[in-house]
This record gives sequence, C-alpha cells and structure tokens, in this order.
Amino acid sequence: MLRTTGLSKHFGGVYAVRDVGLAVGEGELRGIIGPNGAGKSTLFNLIAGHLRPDQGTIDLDGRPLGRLPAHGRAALGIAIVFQAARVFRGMTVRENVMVGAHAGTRAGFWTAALRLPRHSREERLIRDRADAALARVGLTGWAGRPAESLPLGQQRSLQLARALCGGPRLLLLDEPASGLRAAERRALADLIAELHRDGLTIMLVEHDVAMVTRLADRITVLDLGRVIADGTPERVRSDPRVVAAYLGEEARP
Ligand SMILES: Nc1ncnc2c1ncn2[C@@H]1O[C@H](COP(=O)(O)OP(=O)(O)OP(=O)(O)O)[C@@H](O)[C@H]1O
Repeated sequence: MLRTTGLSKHFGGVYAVRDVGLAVGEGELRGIIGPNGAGKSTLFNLIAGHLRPDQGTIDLDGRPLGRLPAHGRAALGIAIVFQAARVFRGMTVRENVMVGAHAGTRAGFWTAALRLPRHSREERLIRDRADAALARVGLTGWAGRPAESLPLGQQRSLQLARALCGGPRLLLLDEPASGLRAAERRALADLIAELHRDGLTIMLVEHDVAMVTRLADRITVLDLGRVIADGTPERVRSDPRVVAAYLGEEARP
C-alpha cells in the first residue's frame, strides 16, 4: 500500500532520514523503532506531507504522492496522530472528534474547529461518524464532557477517535503510549490490536519495544536516519546491528 524509495531529509548538515526504502502492505501493522533522534518522527512527517523530502519518493497504492500537501494526503486516507498531541480545550469530547471528520478539507477542518454553522444534515452525519469513532475507542460515555477532563490515557484514545473519524486507510501513530501508566498502555495496545484485526493499515512508532514486538507484523529499525534492519519482530530483535544501536544509545550521555 505504501512504498518509500530513497527517501532523505536533512536539517542543516544532519540527515534526519537517509535513503529510506520501505514497503508496507495492506492491513499490515508495521512497527518503527530506533534510538532517540533516529528519524522516526521525521519519516512520519514526510509520509503525512508535513515535511518535504530532499530526495526520494512516496507512493500510495502505486501512485506517487509527489508534492501533495498534508490535507490532500489526509483526503486520500493518511491520518497521523502526532507525538504528545493535545486535545482541543474548551470543546467536548465529541466536538474534538468531529474536527477529524473533515480533516481532509481545510474548509471542513476550520468549520469544525471554529464551530461555524453547517448544513444540519451534514452536521448530523458527522456527528454520527464521531459517535461511531468514540464507540470504537470506548469513549461513548464521555462524549458530552469537556475534553480536558479526560485522564491522559483516554485523551490518547480521543486522538485515535479523531483520526478514525476521517475514515483513514493508513494510520500513523507516533509514540501513542508515551507518558501512559502500565494499565493505560495495555488498554491502548489492545485497542491498536483491534484496529489491526479490523484490517486497518497501521504504522506505529513506539519506544516501548516490547509493545511493538507484541503488536507488529514487521518492524523497521532506524538509526541515524537509515534503515538498519527490517523483518519479523523475532528476526529484528536478534539482529546484531539492532542490539548494537540500542546498546550504543545506553552508552550515550
Ligand atoms: N525541525 C527540525 N530542525 C532541525 N533538526 C531536526 C528537526 N526535526 C528533527 N531534527 C533532527 O533530526 C534528527 C531526527 O529527529 P526525529 O525527531 O525524526 O527522531 P526520532 O527518531 O523521532 O526521535 P525521538 O525518538 O527522540 O522522538 C534528530 O537529530 C533531530 O535533532
């Protein structure tokens, strides 16, 4: 479904992503791991269109995304949940999710974000989709409450619901479990596994290697912007280059 070829991005003299080639199949859950600064978030931002590559191509279903901006990619079904994303304060849980329904169109996003009046049938449709997404992540009972009143674990579920509300085909999750407690992590991992079982294609960046190992079909390991390993969780975990990259990280100050 997704293929990158020779993808590179540098900031000043530092390559954040260097000559990255990877292919993610339909319905696959791909883990992306690597030490701090390996280029994981940069890779996601390149795929979602928030950064432009210096070199390389990204294809979705065999078609190059080229210079298509982020909202155009969202309309094609690429959804990203950013690292440490916030909920919109002063809005209910449902309203937060409704913002995701029209993430694919700039006008729709702002209409929702600013709560501008909208055709009432369309509004109802979006509300139904938001409620379905909330049900999917187990937040139905919270729909009318202020988003900021949710515990952190459920704020992450809310962000997932917002991404799901747009009906994505490819979901990019950047460290969704960071800062969560053990029980919240487990609940989130279960939810991601369910979405995977339903056939959604997911790319998951996560520092919790045990969680990625449990969830992923395949894992791609980045170090200093390059792919150093790619394969099944078992193969990747025993790869000497991966072990060295992680041991190297522990040795860094
Ligand atoms: N906007 C930017 N400007 C300058 N340098 C950047 C920028 N974004 C990322 N970098 C650099 O690119 C490299 C890769 O960063 P990136 O955030 O993609 O790594 P990461 O693997 O997601 O790291 P972490 O696990 O710490 O989130 C790092 O050296 C980082 O300092």
